[in-house]
Order: sequence, then structure tokens, then C-alpha cells
Amino acid sequence: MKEPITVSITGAAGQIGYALLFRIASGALFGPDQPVKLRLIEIEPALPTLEGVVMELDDCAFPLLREIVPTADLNEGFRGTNWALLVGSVPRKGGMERGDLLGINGKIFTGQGQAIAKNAASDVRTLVVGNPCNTNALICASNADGVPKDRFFAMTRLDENRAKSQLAKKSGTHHSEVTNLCIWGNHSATQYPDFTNAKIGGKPATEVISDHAWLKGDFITTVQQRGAAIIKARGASSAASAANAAIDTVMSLVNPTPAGDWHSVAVYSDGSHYGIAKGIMASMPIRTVTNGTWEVIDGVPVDEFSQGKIDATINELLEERDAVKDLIPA
Ligand SMILES: NC(=O)C1=CN([C@@H]2O[C@H](COP(=O)(O)OP(=O)(O)OC[C@H]3O[C@@H](n4cnc5c(N)ncnc54)[C@H](O)[C@@H]3O)[C@@H](O)[C@H]2O)C=CC1
Ligand SMILES: O=C([O-])CC(=O)C(=O)O
Repeated sequence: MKEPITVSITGAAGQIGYALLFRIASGALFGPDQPVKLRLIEIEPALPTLEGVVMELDDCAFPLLREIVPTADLNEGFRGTNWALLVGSVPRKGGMERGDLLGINGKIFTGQGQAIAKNAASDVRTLVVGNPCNTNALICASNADGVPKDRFFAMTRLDENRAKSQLAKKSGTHHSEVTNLCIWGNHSATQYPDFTNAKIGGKPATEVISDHAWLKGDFITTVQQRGAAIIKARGASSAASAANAAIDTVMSLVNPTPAGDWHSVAVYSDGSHYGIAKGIMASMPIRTVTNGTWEVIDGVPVDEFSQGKIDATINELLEERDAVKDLIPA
């Protein structure tokens, strides 16, 4: 039997937590022969609800689940963790942008970054889901002294999955046929779902879909506004699809990327790719080399239309960084 992987999940009693924990515990994330330990972090007032979730996990009698630690203590919650999934934070309501949450949620990620640095396993990797996830991840990484920046990620996979689904619907194909879909920049209304490099059944999406006005218009805005559309329809922000995207993200970072393809996740920009400024968490085309090593895929063509869109979303990330400079140690 393999050594268990320890996964810490913040906001474990929330909507996304409820859709996420059971899949991890069942083996859907790391595979059917990989035991897992769960450390579930919540704020004090949510501990009674979390207790109910723990009771349900117990009642599943998952063969791979080795330990459950529910806690409001960050040191306890991140002790020995291999994967920290930072979901816990306030979701937006209708009429808000995700960036409006920065004032409420940003400060959560200073203490969490410090606690990860102090307590986690030496191979820890951190995925931030809580919004605005790019800048929260930057705050977290900046406060996790000693943990390499390339171990921090922010989730844009839900956007990638949404974009693939839209392209598949429009072209009458199955979404598994859609590859090379990069989300650039911020998980926000400025994100750029790059159709110019996407492929459908191995052919350029721009050849398969002749309606280029749709690609440049409704396709982009549908993906950019999908989170808001779900809040409007459901009265609550996306949860099951967000949990699913978190699983997809970790799987894509653990398993080598199929040759010729890439996946979208926001990573710490070192300033050496696509002219994207150093020191922000920006989504780019990423290839996982081995479990633990990844690289930005360089040389993906960026035409003038795409460049304008990328510039807009990167500028927004720079503005968000400015707004939280007090939370980022020099
Ligand atoms: N990156 C992405 O693609 C997506 C991000 N999100 C974001 O994920 C976050 C969570 O969403 P939901 O689960 O729907 O919200 P929710 O309100 O159902 O659950 C959030 C949970 O976090 C807990 N929490 C709050 N502050 C905490 C802290 N300091 N430490 C630990 N736990 C804390 C709350 O007690 C609550 O149980 C939101 O910020 C939401 O906007 C949602 C969908 C997609
Ligand atoms: O839109 C929101 O606030 C929740 C979210 O991030 C998404 O569904 O993409």
C-alpha cells in the first residue's frame, strides 16, 4: 500500500467543500490505490456544520480514507500537508465582481500562507480557489516564506472547461474533442479564453467554426460571465463544477500533460513569458512535465486581437496587486 497523501481543504463546510471532499476521499483525485488523509479547516462558527460533514464522510466508509482532522487551527490544519486546497472565503453575490471580494477575503491568505510555510510537508503544493483567486494566491505565496513560488496555483480550470463546452456545443462536437484551450490572465470578467489557438478534433477551432463574429464576441463574453449567469440562475455561485475543476487542476498538475496539449492554471509570473509582468499570478498555457514539475509553454502564437485581450486582463491583475500591497511583504 502507498503512503497516504495528506490534503488540507479550507472552507470544508461550504458548498464547494461539500462537492469536493467526497470525491477526494473516494479516490477520484489520486486514484484507486492511493490512501488519503483529510485535514478540514473551517472558521469556529462553522465547526458544528463541519462536524456533520465529517459524520457523513465516516458514513461512507471509504476504503482509501485514512484520517479526518476537522479544525479551526491553521497550524493543525496544514500539518504535514502535501496538497493545500484553499477554498474557504466569502463568495460574491449577484451584481458584484469577484475583485470586490478582495477587501473581505484577501487578508485570509496571509495567515494561511504563513501556516503552510510553517507546517506543511516539504513538497507542499497549494491551489487557491477562493476569489479573487489569482490575487489571493499571490498574497498566500508572498506570505509563505521559504516555499518556492512555483508551488502556488490559482484556479482558471473552470473557465477552460466552460470554454471547451461552449466550443463543442457551437461546433456540434463532443467537448473531449476540444484541446489547446488556454485561459489567459485573471479568473474574472477580463479573462481571455483563447479560441485562436484552440483545436477541435485536431483542427483549428477557427476553421471548424466559421462564425468568427461569435468567437470574438458571444463566445468570450459567455465564458467571462458564466459565473455571474450561474449566480443569477441558482441564487448561489457555482459549486459542483468548481469542485470538479479543482479535481481536474490537481490531476493535470500531477500527471504529465499529453503531448501537444496544455492546461490552464494561474502561476506566479517570473516576467519571462509573453511579456507578462513579474510578480502576479497569471493564467497561461501550462505543461506538466512530471508530478512536481511544470513549465509555461512558450511560442503559442498571440495575434493582435489576443494581445489586446491579454493586456487588459494583466492590467487588472496589476491593479489588484496594487490594491493589496499592504498584505504582500516587501
Ligand atoms: N476559482 C474559481 O473558479 C471559483 C471560485 N469560487 C470561490 O470559492 C469560494 C468558496 O465558495 P463556496 O464554497 O461556494 O462558498 P461557501 O460560502 O458555501 O463556503 C465557504 C466556506 O468557507 C468558510 N470560510 C470563510 N472564511 C474562512 C477562513 N478564513 N478559513 C477557513 N474557512 C473559511 C466559510 O465558513 C464557509 O463554510 C468563494 O470565494 C467563491 O467565489 C467559486 C467558484 C469557482
Ligand atoms: O462567479 C463566481 O463568483 C464564482 C466563480 O468564480 C465562478 O463560478 O467562476
